[in-house]
Amino acid sequence: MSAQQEPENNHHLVKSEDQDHPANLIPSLCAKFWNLGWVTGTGGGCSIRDGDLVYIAPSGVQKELMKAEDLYVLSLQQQQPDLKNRTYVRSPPHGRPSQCTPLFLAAFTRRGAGCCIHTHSQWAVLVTLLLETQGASKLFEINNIEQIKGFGRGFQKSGNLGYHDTLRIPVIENTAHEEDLTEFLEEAMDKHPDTYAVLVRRHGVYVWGDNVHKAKTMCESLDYLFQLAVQMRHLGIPWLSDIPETLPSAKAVKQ
Ligand SMILES: CSC[C@@H](O)[C@@H](O)C(=O)COP(=O)(O)O
Ligand SMILES: [Zn+2]
Repeated sequence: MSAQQEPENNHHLVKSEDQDHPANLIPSLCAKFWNLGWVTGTGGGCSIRDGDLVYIAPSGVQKELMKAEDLYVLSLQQQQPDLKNRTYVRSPPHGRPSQCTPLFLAAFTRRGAGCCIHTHSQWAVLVTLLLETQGASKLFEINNIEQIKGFGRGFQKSGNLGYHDTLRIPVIENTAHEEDLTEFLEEAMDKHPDTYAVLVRRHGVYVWGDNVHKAKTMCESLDYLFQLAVQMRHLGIPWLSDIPETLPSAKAVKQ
């Protein structure tokens, strides 16, 4: 992967007083995610697309400590169609871009996402381990939990899932190198076109959304559901339940 630099290195792309500018948002979000245990020990991260420009963190750095000037910027238009041999319109003087870059790009180019978050949350990892005990199941499914309503219905669909809907998150196997996950993530996207997340066994989760707000909301909702699912399994409560959509009202039950 090459990280070619423009002569002037386009430093202005990561310099803004606006706290909502992607170059400021990525460091501030990662600092918050670190407190949730999502990006500890340099693992995990976050990328934002603003139109044609994609903002990417450096690889192997403490994500909660990075600054706007540490970020790479890539123009989607300037890439080869296969998105390999990537070139950058802005690079910091040292280091290399995140190994998660091709996975983030899959969310931006295949789903039109505006933000993609990768966490190493222990709850996500535990869910994949629990599924592993069920014949290496490739799908996490849960229903009848209020927080499911935090999820969009799917790609190019409006509205959110309802309380009685089943949330399904595909699981892919981990690979020795992050980049090698890309083809499996893309396969999972093709097989589950409406999903906004893909779990990576014994590794973590990728979550994307149309914008930062939606990606963050779904990532938080998912982490809540993963944590709940682990506790439910501990208590012997199944993740899928058969609650009818029309329960008798409390008044009718009383009579
Ligand atoms: C703790 S190392 C984790 C990495 O191998 C990878 O899984 C990861 O999530 C972060 O990669 P990075 O290249 O530092 O952005
Ligand atoms: Zn990772």
